Amino acid sequence: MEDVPGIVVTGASGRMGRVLLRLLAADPRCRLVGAVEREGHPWIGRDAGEAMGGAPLGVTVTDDPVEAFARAQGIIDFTAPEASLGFAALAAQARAVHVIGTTGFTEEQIARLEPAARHAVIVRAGNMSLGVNLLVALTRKVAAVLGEEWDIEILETHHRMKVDAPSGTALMLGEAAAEGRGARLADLAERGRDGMTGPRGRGRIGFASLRGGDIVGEHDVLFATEGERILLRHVATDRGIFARGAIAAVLWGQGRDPGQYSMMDVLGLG
Ligand SMILES: NC(=O)C1=CN([C@@H]2O[C@H](COP(=O)(O)OP(=O)(O)OC[C@H]3O[C@@H](n4cnc5c(N)ncnc54)[C@H](OP(=O)(O)O)[C@@H]3O)[C@@H](O)[C@H]2O)C=CC1
Ligand SMILES: O=C(O)C1=N[C@H](C(=O)O)C[C@H](O)C1
Repeated sequence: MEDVPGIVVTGASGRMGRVLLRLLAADPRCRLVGAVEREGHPWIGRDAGEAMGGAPLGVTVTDDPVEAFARAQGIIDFTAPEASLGFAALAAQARAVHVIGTTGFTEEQIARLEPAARHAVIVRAGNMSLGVNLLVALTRKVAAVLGEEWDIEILETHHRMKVDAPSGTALMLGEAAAEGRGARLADLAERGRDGMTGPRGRGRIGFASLRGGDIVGEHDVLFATEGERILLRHVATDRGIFARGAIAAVLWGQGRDPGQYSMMDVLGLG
C-alpha cells in the first residue's frame, strides 16, 4: 500500500517507541517504514518486532536517520530535546511531517526548531491525548472567569524514570491558565518551593511534581479560594492515548503548509 504515508519511529526501544511500533504496524491508514535508535544500541540491525520480543514487523532498526527519513512522509519522535532538534533538521530536509512528543525543551531549544519549520510541518505538544488537550482548554476558560483571589496550583505525578519536571503537560496547563488571565506563564510561575518560602504570591501559578513507580501520568489543576475549591483532573492509565494522538497528528499534517502546529490545531480546539 504505497498510497498511505510511510512513518518512521525514533527512540524505537523507548516506552513510547514500543507502543508506537505496535499501533503503527496495525494501522491501515499508514505504513511503518523505519525504526531509529542511537549508534551502539543493541536493537540496531534487528527486526523491530523481534527486538520487542514479538512477531517480526518487517522493519530493521537503524542508527541512520537520514537513510530512514528518506523513505518517510512522517516521523514520530518521543526521545530527548537535543535528539529531537537533530531529527527536526533531518525531517525538514526530507520534507516529512515531524511529530514531536518529547518534553523538557528550554525556551532556547524551542526557538531552534524554527528553521526546520520553515520547510516542513512540525506538530509539537507536551501531551498528545484528547483528554489532556480538552483539560487545557477547560483550564484556560476557568482561569479567565475566576479572579486572582483564586490561587492556581498544578500537580503532576509520573513514573520514577521521568527525567524532566515540571512535565510538559503541567507547563501546557500553566500556560493555558496564564493565558486565561491575560498574562505570560514566565511572569507568574512559582516552581520548586523549599524552605522558608513566605506566603504564596497573589496571582501566581504554582507547580509541584511527584515521581514514583510506574505511574503513566496524572495532572491536577487546583483553583482554590476562601471557602471553596475546584479541581480539574486527568489520569492516563495507558500510553496508547499519546501514541494514538501522535498518529492522528502525523496524518493530519500531510499536505499542510510548513510551520509549527500543536495538538490543539490537530484536534480543532485552538
Ligand atoms: N507528548 C506526549 O504525549 C508524551 C510525551 N512523552 C515524552 O516523550 C519522551 C520519551 O518518553 P519515554 O518513551 O517515556 O522515554 P524513554 O526513555 O523510554 O525513551 C526515549 C527513547 O529515546 C531514545 N533517545 C534518547 N536520546 C536519543 C538520541 N540522542 N538519539 C537517539 N535516540 C535517543 C532513547 O534511547 P536510549 O535508551 O539509548 O537513551 C529511548 O529509546 C519524554 O520527553 C517524555 O516526557 C512521553 C509520553 C507522552
Ligand atoms: O514522560 C512521560 O511519561 C510523560 N510525559 C509527558 C509530559 O511530560 O507531560 C506526557 C505524559 O504525561 C507522560
